[in-house]
Amino acid sequence: AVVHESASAATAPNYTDITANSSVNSVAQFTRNTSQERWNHSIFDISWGKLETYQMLDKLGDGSYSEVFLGINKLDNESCVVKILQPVAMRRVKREIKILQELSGGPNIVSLIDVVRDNRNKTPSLVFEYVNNTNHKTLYPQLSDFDVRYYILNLLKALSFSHSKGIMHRDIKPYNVMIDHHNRKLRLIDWGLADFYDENRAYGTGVGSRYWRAPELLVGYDGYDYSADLWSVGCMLAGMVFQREPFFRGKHDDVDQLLTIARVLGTEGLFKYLHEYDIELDEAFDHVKGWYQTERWASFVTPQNRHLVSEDAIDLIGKLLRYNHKVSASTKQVVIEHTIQVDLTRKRIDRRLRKL
Ligand SMILES: Brc1nc2nc[nH]c2c(Br)c1Br
Repeated sequence: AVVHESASAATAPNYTDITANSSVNSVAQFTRNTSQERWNHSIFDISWGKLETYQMLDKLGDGSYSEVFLGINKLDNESCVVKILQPVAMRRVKREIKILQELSGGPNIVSLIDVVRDNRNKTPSLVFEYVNNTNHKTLYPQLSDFDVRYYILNLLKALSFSHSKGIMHRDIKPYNVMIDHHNRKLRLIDWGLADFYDENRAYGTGVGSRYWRAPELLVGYDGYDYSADLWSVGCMLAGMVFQREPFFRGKHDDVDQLLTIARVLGTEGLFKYLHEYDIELDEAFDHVKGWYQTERWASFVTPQNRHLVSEDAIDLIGKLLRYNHKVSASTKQVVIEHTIQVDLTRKRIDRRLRKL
């Protein structure tokens, strides 16, 4: 790999080499790389592509530690997405690349095409397949009952694969689920907060995005596992079925987010859960002593969302949105059950279409 690194550094006609254009510089660059790279052991096994292969076009969005652009590969004119990471993200980018490589080829996992580096500022960029995504605020109101089942099933397939590889995504939300509705293609993106699950490890609970964060994260329980992802899927499914996005919209902090959840799931279940896991709510939660009953899911049905509500949608929501993450079904179990529902629905639709 060292030879490879020096070879690419010496031969890659990037901006630094062209302007410097001196052997001393490329040797210095090699030396700097080796000493710097020795520290990032895993960067050794990356064969860096060339940033100038890609032409940046529109900016698509801002990630946690990155800017994301629509790009064109100049060699084959293929569209792509270039995620330029901030230098601070160096440590995390190794983990993100390792996870993307580990999940490469999995169902509905976004494909990492290339890893390039701007030799001027050492900032790495990740190049992904392009997905012609429609913003969820526009798309979700257009989805039929079957579409919602189909896309949730495909999201669960991506998660089931990731969990089977021992990887938690930890930031499931509509912004990280790219959907090309015309081609009925879904891709789970932004594995920047993902991590490998280890039952003996405690994890940071400040991960994810508030509206989709599981109760265990909100109360600071650091022994969480894959089921934190399933809570987030539950929030997405409830948001899509009841046409209320986000479904749990806390106002300003984790306490308020937990209150918003308790208004639906009830406080009885919350205090039972906290007691069971001996989780002490810090003093900030003291005013949570209000009392909320458990709402019936049917109470969220409106004339606008009635066409999306069904027994099995509510059944699946009930399975995913539970305080007690330890009793929530495993991802694989949920996928199997949900697959059956989707297939049955497809058969019902086919039968109806044949009668027309
Ligand atoms: Br990866 C990836 N990140 C994105 N951020 C905004 N749009 C994005 C798309 Br499309 C992809 Br693909």
